[in-house]
Amino acid sequence: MITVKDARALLFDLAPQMAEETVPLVKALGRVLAHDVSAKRTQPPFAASAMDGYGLRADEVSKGASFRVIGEAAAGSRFIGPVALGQAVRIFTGAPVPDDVGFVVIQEDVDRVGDTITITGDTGDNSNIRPAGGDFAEGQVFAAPKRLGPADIALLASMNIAEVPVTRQPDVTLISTGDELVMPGETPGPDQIIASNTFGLKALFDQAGAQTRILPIARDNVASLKTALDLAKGADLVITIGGASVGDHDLVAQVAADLGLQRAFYKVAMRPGKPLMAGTIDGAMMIGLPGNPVSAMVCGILFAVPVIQAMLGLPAQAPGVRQVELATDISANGSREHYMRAVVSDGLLTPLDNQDSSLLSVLSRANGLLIRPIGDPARPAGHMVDYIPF
Ligand SMILES: Nc1nc2c(c(=O)[nH]1)N[C@H]1C(S)=C(S)[C@@H](COP(=O)(O)OP(=O)(O)OC[C@H]3O[C@@H](n4cnc5c(N)ncnc54)[C@H](O)[C@@H]3O)O[C@H]1N2
Ligand code: MOO
Repeated sequence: MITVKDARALLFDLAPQMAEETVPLVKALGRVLAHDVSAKRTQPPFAASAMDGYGLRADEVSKGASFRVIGEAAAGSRFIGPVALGQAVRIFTGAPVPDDVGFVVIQEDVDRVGDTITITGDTGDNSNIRPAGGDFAEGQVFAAPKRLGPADIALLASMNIAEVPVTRQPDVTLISTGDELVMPGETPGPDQIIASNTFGLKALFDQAGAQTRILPIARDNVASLKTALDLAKGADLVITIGGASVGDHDLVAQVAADLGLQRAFYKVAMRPGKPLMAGTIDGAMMIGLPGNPVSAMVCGILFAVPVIQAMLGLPAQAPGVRQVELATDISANGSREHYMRAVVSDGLLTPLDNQDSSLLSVLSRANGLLIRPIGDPARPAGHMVDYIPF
């Protein structure tokens, strides 16, 4: 058995890098920027008014002073001409500020009669003028890699980058295995259950940026597993679920080996998720997840999601860990790293009572995984521990 850390390092070595493609801005949300891009323009491209009011020469601003309004500057149409002493320009938010204007007095601080204005309020020190390039200058670099969120999309649009270079989304193909499984919505026989892992994992992987396909359930026989692995050809990452342990019907390792699996490792010193396997098959990366639903999801969080992120060009790294105080005493851990389903609330972590790896209701209630290192002694309430939030 290898450690979680070593298993993850081996998985990163197997992970293929996705090629680059170009998508329009409206399709770029959640995609990973493939290479640096630079602003095609300066924003704002001119000094712009931040308020609706009157533009004046800066040294003339004082309460009680009067000015003659000689023209108007609006967003999209500038005022052309000089602004002399004693003159003002009606100006609106977003309008280019004329060269001679150094201050915009907001209209609330002004009385206007005909074409004459008088400053009635305390104008303060803020000139209400946004300098040219105050947001960014032409050529400013937007650095890759980065998963693009709504604010990034707005910034790229403002930089006039209409087409965005992103990494291709990996095709992740999921194969559930087991005679006992039927799809959600079907009517199970008396000895059957619903295949849940495929759906939880698809949600997890799609959220991480993959395009996840669910293949028909493979049955616990060699022919069916071979057919499923055949159907998975062309995927960037093939993930099997179940059939990974030592039972007579656990055939994934044997069938994959028959089909040429180059195995990188089998079995990890962790709980849940011990019978995890990985390698390459037909040029594609393959991960064999254990069938117990919580084991499959925990392995998805700890291994498959970081692999998908690395495939997308993001840094190859473990899920983020935070520190929190234990709410209760916990007993000593054994010889496998334990990822305990836990609830973190008000700065305190409580491990959930039943840690059986079949309990999706417990996983669904949890909002984090408490990490117990190998051989960690008993810990009292108040001790600081590491956990992975989700
Ligand atoms: N003698 C031993 N038995 C077991 C060991 C062991 O070391 N020695 N390891 C246990 C551990 S730990 C795990 S985890 C499981 C993993 O077993 P498999 O990967 O072979 O999974 P299956 O036997 O196919 O299924 C286990 C369990 O999960 C259910 N399952 C499977 N696929 C799905 C799915 N897609 N959706 C929902 N539920 C699924 C399946 O019905 C079983 O109940 O082995 C232990 N045994
Ligand atoms: O380690 Mo298994 O993955 O506990 O249930």
